[in-house]
Amino acid sequence: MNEKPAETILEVRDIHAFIGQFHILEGVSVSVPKGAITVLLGRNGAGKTTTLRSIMGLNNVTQGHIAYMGESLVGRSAHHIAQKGIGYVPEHRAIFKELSVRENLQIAGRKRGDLERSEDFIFELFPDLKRLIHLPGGHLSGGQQQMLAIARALVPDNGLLLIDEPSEGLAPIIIQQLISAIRTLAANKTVLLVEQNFRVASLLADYYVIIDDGCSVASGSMADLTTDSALVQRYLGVA
Ligand SMILES: Nc1ncnc2c1ncn2[C@@H]1O[C@H](COP(=O)(O)OP(=O)(O)OP(=O)(O)O)[C@@H](O)[C@H]1O
Repeated sequence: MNEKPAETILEVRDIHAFIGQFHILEGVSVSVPKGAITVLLGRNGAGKTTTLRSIMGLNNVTQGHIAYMGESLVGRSAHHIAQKGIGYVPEHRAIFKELSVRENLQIAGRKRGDLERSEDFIFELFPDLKRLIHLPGGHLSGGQQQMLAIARALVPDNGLLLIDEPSEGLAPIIIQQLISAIRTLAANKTVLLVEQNFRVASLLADYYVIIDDGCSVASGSMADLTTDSALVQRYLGVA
């Protein structure tokens, strides 16, 4: 029996991007299948964060093509791209430390009533946030702040979440909770993430793309990558 291939929700084709005078991305292609988790892998400084920022319109793309549900995003503002239903969780979480958990969630809404529509799902996913709803964001632990950062991207009705390094700096038990929350939310959303920790990536992702020195060099199913130790060793330097 032939299985129908998943629809591609985001197509990044051969993009180039500069930061100042530096040519950082020199040909990155990423196909993101709808309803799955895709991870960008690669060494420090390879260009993973720059790829997410370029998709989000936060970096200028000078060449190549990005399409979300068939619509071109190149040259569009970050605001326009967010309106299309793409949520971005940046590496350093960027939560408002003086605002309460509820206020952090409220200002993430795009339309009136967004939080009311999404809060049951969010609090089921992250019960801690419900308990801490009145606490300032700055009083949360690192893991709770990461949960709040992801929760904010779930307030509007986003179809695609871009999540940069969700496990960075967190204790193993918290990482376990995050993995399970991201897998649960991926039942309704498509996820593209950057993850340095190969073990976490292999537990989370369905598909991978390796970026090396500003170029995408390999891609496929995560299950295949975990058995290809030569490829893993060559580009990621882990056994
Ligand atoms: N503001 C900047 N000015 C100059 N170079 C930058 C700037 N931001 C990033 N770079 C360079 O761009 C390259 C790609 O960085 P990027 O953050 O995309 O890498 P990464 O793969 O996400 O790695 P990491 O895990 O270390 O964040 C690196 O060489 C980095 O030094």
